Amino acid sequence: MDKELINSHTKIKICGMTCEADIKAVNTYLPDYIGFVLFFPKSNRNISIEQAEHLLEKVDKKIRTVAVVVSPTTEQIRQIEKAGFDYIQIHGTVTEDVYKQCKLPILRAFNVSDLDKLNEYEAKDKIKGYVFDSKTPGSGKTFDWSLLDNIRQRQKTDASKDVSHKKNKKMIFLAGGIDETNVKRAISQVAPDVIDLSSAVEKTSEDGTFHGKDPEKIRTIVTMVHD
Ligand SMILES: O=C(O)c1ccccc1N[C@@H]1O[C@H](COP(=O)(O)O)[C@@H](O)[C@H]1O
Repeated sequence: MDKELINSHTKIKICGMTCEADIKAVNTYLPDYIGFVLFFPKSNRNISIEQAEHLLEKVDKKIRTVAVVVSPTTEQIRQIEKAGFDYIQIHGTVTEDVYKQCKLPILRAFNVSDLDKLNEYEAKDKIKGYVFDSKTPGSGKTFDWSLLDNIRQRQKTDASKDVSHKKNKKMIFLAGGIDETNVKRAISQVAPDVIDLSSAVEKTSEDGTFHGKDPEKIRTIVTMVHD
């Protein structure tokens, strides 16, 4: 473990807000970022843009809000900007048109199979961060964090170079199956700027029915990251 890479102010993003009870829980425990899955009906966390607009009005101003989308269209980008999000997190494809039109800071998501595409994004100013996730986003599954060793090391080397490198430094979000049993190891091994999770703070009954977020689980993990 490289001590210099350890970020002593690790932040946390809780993803998959679906209802007012979720917003009440995050307003109480204050993670740094929260995510809303949009335009992706395959996810049981998917909500409409109208629902998101309604929930956004209730979010504590200390929390940054992230619209989470997969291969968005330019029209979806327009609706997301109008709704008043702080960031957009893009999985899947980012077309040239989407990149050009987007005015929000972008968090570019990668799954383990496409890490080689990272170089494409290094010089792109609107990309403010990378989200490293497992193969299926939101599945609660982890991946081999050692795949990120070179990326973290390169960031550190670039940041010590010139002003343009520093300006282009991307935030690192680590996602994929992080929970209270592995979060401390994730922070010491990967030293992400932000720990990003969803599944670990949810209530699911034995028959697999989804019941949204569990406030007590949110409290536990936010405290573990911020302490
Ligand atoms: O949560 C989803 O259903 C989802 C759908 C489409 C794109 C991203 C999605 N979630 C992202 O997955 C991680 C959290 O993963 P985990 O549940 O903790 O394993 C986070 O980045 C979400 O934004």
